[in-house]
Amino acid sequence: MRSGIILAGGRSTRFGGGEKSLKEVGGMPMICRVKGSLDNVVDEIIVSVRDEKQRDLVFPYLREITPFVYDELHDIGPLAGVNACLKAAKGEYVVVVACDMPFISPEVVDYLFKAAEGHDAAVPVRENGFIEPLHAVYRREAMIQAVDEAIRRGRRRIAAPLDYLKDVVYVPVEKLREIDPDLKTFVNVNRAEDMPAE
Ligand SMILES: Nc1nc2c(ncn2[C@@H]2O[C@H](COP(=O)(O)OP(=O)(O)OP(=O)(O)O)[C@@H](O)[C@H]2O)c(=O)[nH]1
Repeated sequence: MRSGIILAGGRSTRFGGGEKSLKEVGGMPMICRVKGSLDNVVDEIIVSVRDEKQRDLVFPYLREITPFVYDELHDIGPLAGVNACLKAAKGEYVVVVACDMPFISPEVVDYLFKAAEGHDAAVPVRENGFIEPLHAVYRREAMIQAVDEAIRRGRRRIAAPLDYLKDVVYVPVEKLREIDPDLKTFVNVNRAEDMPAE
C-alpha cells in the first residue's frame, strides 16, 4: 500500500497575504492540483495542517480530503507535519510532497515509489547536490524512526532524517527528464512572484 502526505501547515510568510495553498493555478487551488496528481498513484492521501483552527479557517471546502492530521509538535516547521502524518499513514511507503508544488507529475511520483522499493527512501538529487526531500518517497517505519531521531537531536531541517536512514536511493533529477522533460514537477511556489501564469 502507498500513502501520500501533502504538507500544508506552513505560514506562507514569504508569499505574504493569505493561504498560499489555496492560491489558484490554472483555475484550481494548488493543494487541489497536488491532490489530483497523487490520486491515481497512492491508496490514501493525508493532508498535514498545523492545527484544527487552520483546517477550519482555510480548508472549509476541502473537507472531502480526509483525513487531516494536526501537528503534535509546534514551531519546528515541516518536520512536525511529517512526524504526525507518518504515524497516521497506513502505507509501507509514503510520498511526502508540499502543497505549493502545482505541477507534480504522477509519473515521476510513481517512478520514485518503484525506485524506493526494498530501500529506505528514494530522494531526487540535482547535479549540484541539492536534494528534494519534499518530493520524495520513504519507507514509513524507517522514516518514523529517522524523524524521531532528528527531532530528538534538535535537528529540524527537512533533510536531517536522511542522515539516520541506512539505505537511501538518490535519483538523479536529470534522469527524471525522461518522464518530465521540463522538470515542472519540482516547481515550488514560495513567493507571489513564483506564481506560474498558467
Ligand atoms: N504541518 C506543517 N507543515 C508545514 C509547517 N511549516 C511548513 N510546512 C509545510 O511544508 C512545506 C514547506 O514549507 P516552507 O516552504 O518551509 O514554508 P512555507 O510556510 O510554505 O513558507 P514560508 O513561511 O515562506 O517559509 C509547505 O508545504 C508548508 O505548508 C509546519 O509547521 N507544519
